[in-house]
Amino acid sequence: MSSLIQLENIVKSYRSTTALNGVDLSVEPGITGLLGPNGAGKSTLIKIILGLIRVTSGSGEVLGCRLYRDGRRIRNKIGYMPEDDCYIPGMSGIEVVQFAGSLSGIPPTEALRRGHEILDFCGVKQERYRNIETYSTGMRQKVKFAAAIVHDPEFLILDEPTSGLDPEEREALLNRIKILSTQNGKSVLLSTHILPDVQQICDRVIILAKGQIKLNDRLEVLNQTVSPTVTVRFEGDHDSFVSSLERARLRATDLNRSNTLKIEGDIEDLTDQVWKAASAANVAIHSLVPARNSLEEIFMQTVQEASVANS
Ligand SMILES: Nc1ncnc2c1ncn2[C@@H]1O[C@H](COP(=O)(O)OP(=O)(O)OP(=O)(O)O)[C@@H](O)[C@H]1O
Repeated sequence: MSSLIQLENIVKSYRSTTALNGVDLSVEPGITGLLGPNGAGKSTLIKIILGLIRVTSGSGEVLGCRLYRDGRRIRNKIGYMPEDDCYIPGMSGIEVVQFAGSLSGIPPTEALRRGHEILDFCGVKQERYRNIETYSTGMRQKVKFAAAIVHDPEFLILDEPTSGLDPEEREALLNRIKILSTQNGKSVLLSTHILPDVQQICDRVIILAKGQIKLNDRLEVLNQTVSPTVTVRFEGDHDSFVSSLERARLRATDLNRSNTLKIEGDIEDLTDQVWKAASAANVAIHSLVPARNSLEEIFMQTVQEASVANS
């Protein structure tokens, strides 16, 4: 499968801050989630892909164009929905979307026609004629989304598109993204720190933390359930407990916390067996929590590592 975006050893420094530190990245067709805690470098990466800022070092191609040098061509091929609001005060919703179309070179009448079509798709009704400053957050997000797709780009970059939306609006927006991908063949880079958004619609996931790619894989691979696993915090003799677990054919791994074990076993009644092993070893269990799936685990770990590094 040919990559839509290919970046090699990208470094981006802002004076004393290194925002991206040796990023090698390929983005394949489909919907890709870009996950990362605050300050991970997601916005910097997006600006580099769009050709809005220069890299300190490294090279790459975006949709067959050279990074930065072909910035204008790249931006014509990409629909970008920024995280922050960006509209001209005094305009109505339809004017905002028409204006976005005109900026991409679509003649005004055609931009107006497409604007109406896209706002229908986005569920904006008569409110489209109202001044955008009177809109709710959800309505502004819809118009921002419409403005990003009005020129029918082949690739969409959506920065925190569901932020501030209520559950119903969030569901509707995620559905629209999915439709654009499955029925209209668009590829999407969805930047977010909301894990369930990625789990709901993405084909692939990239995790960025502290300016480095920690993971780039297909979601179905990451979601494959491994053996049933629980995390157990206990009080009592560690070695007796581990021996007792081994006698019950359960695998125990020490986590980097005192008296906490990750316990795996290919059996359905894992929890019962752990309680029995604890009782046999005269150990008291403080907590027994089913393990998260691997994506959640990896994401939590990267967030924790990043927050430890920043504290
Ligand atoms: N123009 C700038 N000048 C100086 N430092 C910057 C600039 N832009 C970003 N940074 C720093 O670079 C690092 C990465 O920032 P970036 O905005 O790319 O992260 P992010 O993952 O998008 O975070 P968030 O989710 O909070 O927006 C941060 O430490 C940030 O403070």
